[in-house]
Amino acid sequence: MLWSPSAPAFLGRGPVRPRGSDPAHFPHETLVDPWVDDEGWMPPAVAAREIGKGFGGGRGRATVLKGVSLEIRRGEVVFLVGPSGSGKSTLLSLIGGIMTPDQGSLTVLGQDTSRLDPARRADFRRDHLGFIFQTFHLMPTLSALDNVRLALAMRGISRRESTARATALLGSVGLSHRAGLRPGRLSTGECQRVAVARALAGDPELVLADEPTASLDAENGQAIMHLLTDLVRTRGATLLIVTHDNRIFPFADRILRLEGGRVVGSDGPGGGDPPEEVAGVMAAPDGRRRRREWGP
Ligand SMILES: Nc1ncnc2c1ncn2[C@@H]1O[C@H](COP(=O)(O)OP(=O)(O)OP(=O)(O)O)[C@@H](O)[C@H]1O
Repeated sequence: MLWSPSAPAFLGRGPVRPRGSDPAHFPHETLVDPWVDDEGWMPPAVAAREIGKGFGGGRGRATVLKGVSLEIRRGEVVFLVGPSGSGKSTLLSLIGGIMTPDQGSLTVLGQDTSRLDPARRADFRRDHLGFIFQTFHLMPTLSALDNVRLALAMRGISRRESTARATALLGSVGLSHRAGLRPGRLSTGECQRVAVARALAGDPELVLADEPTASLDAENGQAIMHLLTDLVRTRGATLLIVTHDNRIFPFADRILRLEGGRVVGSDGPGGGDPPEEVAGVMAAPDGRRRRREWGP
C-alpha cells in the first residue's frame, strides 16, 4: 500500500542556531545548539581516524577494518556502500557504540564512546542515536504500537505521551491500521516501517540505518527515504545509511565506499575517487540532491 510520508509535529525542533551567533540572523524559532562551543565550533557527527577492527584470535583472526578515516558533518545524509563482507555493518556498529575499535580514534557527536563504560555507552545510544537494523530487532511479543512506545518509555516519557507519539509515528509511516498487531502478523516491509518509526521515536541526533529499504518495494522505499530525510531537514539530525539499494542513491548528500578495510572513495567533500555505482547519481539531473549548510 502506498502511503504518504510526513514527520509528526513533535519531531523536529526547527532550525538550530549555533551558540554565540546573532539571533537576528535566525528570525524564526530557533534553538541554540547544545553541541556547539562558545567559539561556534560544532563537532562533526562522526570523526574516525585510522580505526581498525578484527574478529577472532590467533591464526584465525580476521582484520575487517584496516584504518578507516572519515568525517560526517552534522546534518549530512551519508551512504556507505561496498562489497558484501567489506565491513559496512561492523563500521556502523562501531559508530553506534555497540562495539569499540581495536585501534584509532572515533568520536560521535563529539563524544569518544570507547571511553564510556558499557552502561554510559548504552545511555548515550538511548539519548542520542536511532538505529534501524537489517533484521529489525522488533520485540515479537509486543504490538507495533508497543514496540515504538517502548523506545519512548525507556526515555522516561509518560504512558499517555508515549502512546500519543507512537501513534503519530506509526501514522507517519502509514501503519495506523496495523498498530495493534505483533511483528509476526506484519509483512517484512511493515516490520521495516515499524523499525523506522521506533528509530525516530527519541528524536535522535544521529540515525544509523543498515539497509533500511532492503525489504521494501520501490514506492515504499522512496517513502521511507522521504521520511528519513525530512527528519534531517527539520531537525538537523544526521543520517548514515548502509545500503546496496541504488534506487535510493539520489537521496544521499555523499556516498562513501568501503573496500579492503578502508574508505576508498567519496563523491562529496573529502575527496577520493567516486565509487563506480555513484557515477550515475553524479551524472543525473540534480534537482533531488541536497547539501545542507550550517551556520549563520
Ligand atoms: N561478531 C563477529 N564475529 C566474527 N566475525 C564477524 C563478526 N561481525 C562481522 N564479522 C565478519 O566481518 C566481516 C565483515 O562483516 P560485515 O557484516 O561488517 O560486512 P558488510 O560489509 O556489512 O557485509 P554485507 O554487505 O554482506 O551485509 C565478515 O567477514 C563477517 O563474517
